[in-house]
Formats: sequence, C-alpha cells, structure tokens
Amino acid sequence: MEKKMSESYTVKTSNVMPPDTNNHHTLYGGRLMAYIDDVAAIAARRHSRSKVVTASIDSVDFLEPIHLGDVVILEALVTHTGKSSMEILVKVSKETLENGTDKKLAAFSFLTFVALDDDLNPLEVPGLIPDNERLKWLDETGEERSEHRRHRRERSKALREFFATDLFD
Ligand SMILES: CC(=O)SCCNC(=O)CCNC(=O)[C@H](O)C(C)(C)COP(=O)(O)OP(=O)(O)OC[C@H]1O[C@@H](n2cnc3c(N)ncnc32)[C@H](O)[C@@H]1OP(=O)(O)O
Repeated sequence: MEKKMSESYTVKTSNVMPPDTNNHHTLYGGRLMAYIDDVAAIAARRHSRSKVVTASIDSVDFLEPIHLGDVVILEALVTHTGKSSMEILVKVSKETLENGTDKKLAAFSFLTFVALDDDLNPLEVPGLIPDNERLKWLDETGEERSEHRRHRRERSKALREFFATDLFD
C-alpha cells in the first residue's frame, strides 16, 4: 500500500508568549524542539495510522531568532519511508502578523519515527507517492540520509558501551 506525501501534511501554529521566551525575548530552543517533535509525531501517525515513537532527531538548524509576539508555524510531512521507519521533515517559519508578508524560514529538521503495533513491535508502514517534483526529490534523497543515520548508529554503539558506566569511574 502507498499513500500520498500530502496525506501526512500537518501544520501547527502558535503565538510566541512570554513563558515561551528566554532573557533575549526569543523562543527557547528547547520549546521549539518540543514543538518539532510534537508536530512530527502527528505527521507520522497520519501516515502510519499506528502508534509511533521518535527513534532519532537529526540536527536542528536554528536559522533565525523567533521573537516574543511572533507567530511560529511548523509544517511537517513524511518524506521517506523504510520498512517500519518514517523520515519526517519539519519546516519552521516565523511570521510577524502586523507585517503580513514577513514570513521567514526559522529552522528545519529531519526526524525518524518508528511505527509500532499493539505489542510495541516495529510495524510495516505504507510506501510514499510524492505529490510533485520537489517532494519526489525529498523522497529520492531520503535513502542517502537514511544511510548516514545507519552509519551514525553503528558508531554510536561504541559510545553506548562507554556511557553505560559512571562518568567518574
Ligand atoms: C513520540 C515520543 O516522544 S516517543 C519517546 C522517545 N522515543 C523512545 O522512547 C523510543 C525508544 N527506542 C525504541 O523504542 C527502539 O529503539 C525503536 C522502536 C526506536 C527501534 O527498535 P529496534 O528494536 O532497534 O528496532 P529495529 O532494529 O528493528 O529497527 C526498526 C526500524 O527503526 C529504525 N531505527 C532504529 N533506531 C533508529 C535510530 N536511532 N535512528 C533512525 N532509525 C532507527 C531501523 O532502521 C528500522 O527501520 P526500518 O524498519 O525502516 O528498516
């Protein structure tokens, strides 16, 4: 079974309020990362129609500060699938409402979610049908990003053993 990429498209829009901001009056990076994980999880559930967990988050590139009073817009969709894994792109924009046209790319990230069955075992997910050429490019280049993650995971196995012991031993 295959599903269009647009079927997982998810948008989250929030006001940036004082409790969301740091002493520079800009959105906390950690708060933005929580928003990214949340919107990506919804996109993954829309594609798989199953339980999902975050397996990994690639780097988050913070490109522009998002100021108090701005509106933050997160767009997410599934951009590549494996057997049970789904790569999700989250694109973050900021908008100053008083200045309607001023919408800027503020951050982006790729995350990997894994679909799980009721016993919490990895579950096969539908394949993807790209809606247009840009989305096709994202799907085609997804295999290379997935390969990078596999290599990183291999390398992190050694770190896993290292971190399993007390740092001060
Ligand atoms: C929405 C949330 O906030 S969830 C909370 C945070 N997340 C968690 O607690 C998840 C904890 N981790 C886990 O439960 C497990 O490690 C899992 C489910 C992610 C993977 O389980 P494993 O037993 O390693 O499964 P397995 O090796 O069969 O891999 C399943 C798939 O996950 C992919 N995968 C596993 N680990 C990673 C990773 N770190 N990064 C990217 N992909 C991964 C595999 O490539 C495989 O993909 P495929 O089926 O498309 O080929």
